[in-house]
Amino acid sequence: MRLIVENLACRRSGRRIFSRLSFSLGPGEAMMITGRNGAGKSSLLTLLSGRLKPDAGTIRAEGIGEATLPERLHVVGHRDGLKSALTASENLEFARDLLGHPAASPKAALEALGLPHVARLPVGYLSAGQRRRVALARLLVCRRPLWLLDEPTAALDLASQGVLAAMMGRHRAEGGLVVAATHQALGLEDASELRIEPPPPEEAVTAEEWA
Ligand SMILES: Nc1ncnc2c1ncn2[C@@H]1O[C@H](COP(=O)(O)OP(=O)(O)OP(=O)(O)O)[C@@H](O)[C@H]1O
Repeated sequence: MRLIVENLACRRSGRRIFSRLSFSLGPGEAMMITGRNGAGKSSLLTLLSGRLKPDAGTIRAEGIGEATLPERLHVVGHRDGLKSALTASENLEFARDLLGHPAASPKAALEALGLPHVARLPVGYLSAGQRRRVALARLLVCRRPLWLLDEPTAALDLASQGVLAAMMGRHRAEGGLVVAATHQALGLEDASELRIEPPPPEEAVTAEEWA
């Protein structure tokens, strides 16, 4: 698939966060979104995921047939979205059945993330890094071409960062796309960088815009 973004603008609570962002990403390509705290990295991922409407501009995908863009992407965000009372395995089975590929194996996904020993533990008992790895394992059972990752290395030790880098490399080798908001290097070879800069000053926000 190809992701095409043109002249995108984002406004939150009446304040312009960024404007005029354009980029295109094709099979096997990766892009890092960088910028200071509050620049709008997570907001851009939320726009791409379809959970926030752009203030201006367009987001579209080519090569996805009848599917919609949200059906072809998977987000790993700050909130891991895991169900604490379910085991790691059950969380992955749930994700696979709801969003993923019937042939995907939760067991293999947990092994890929180095977590076979926690498969039967409720996720509520796991450490922050272990939970993050279960959230990343969901990428493997959902098998969607576009990965949207928000600070994916948060809470990961060095070994797990290496596992994630290898996982992203395999995904790209199979034609997948990766867009990652990050403050640190992720081991994404030949990735492009989109740095979000503060917008130029604008006139005071009007009451209508706040409404
Ligand atoms: N749900 C929301 N409603 C209103 N404003 C929001 C919301 N979420 C974020 N914002 C605002 O949008 C701006 C951009 O936030 P965002 O989280 O996208 O930045 P970021 O670049 O990801 O920051 P960080 O590096 O700290 O994670 C901030 O000023 C923030 O206060």
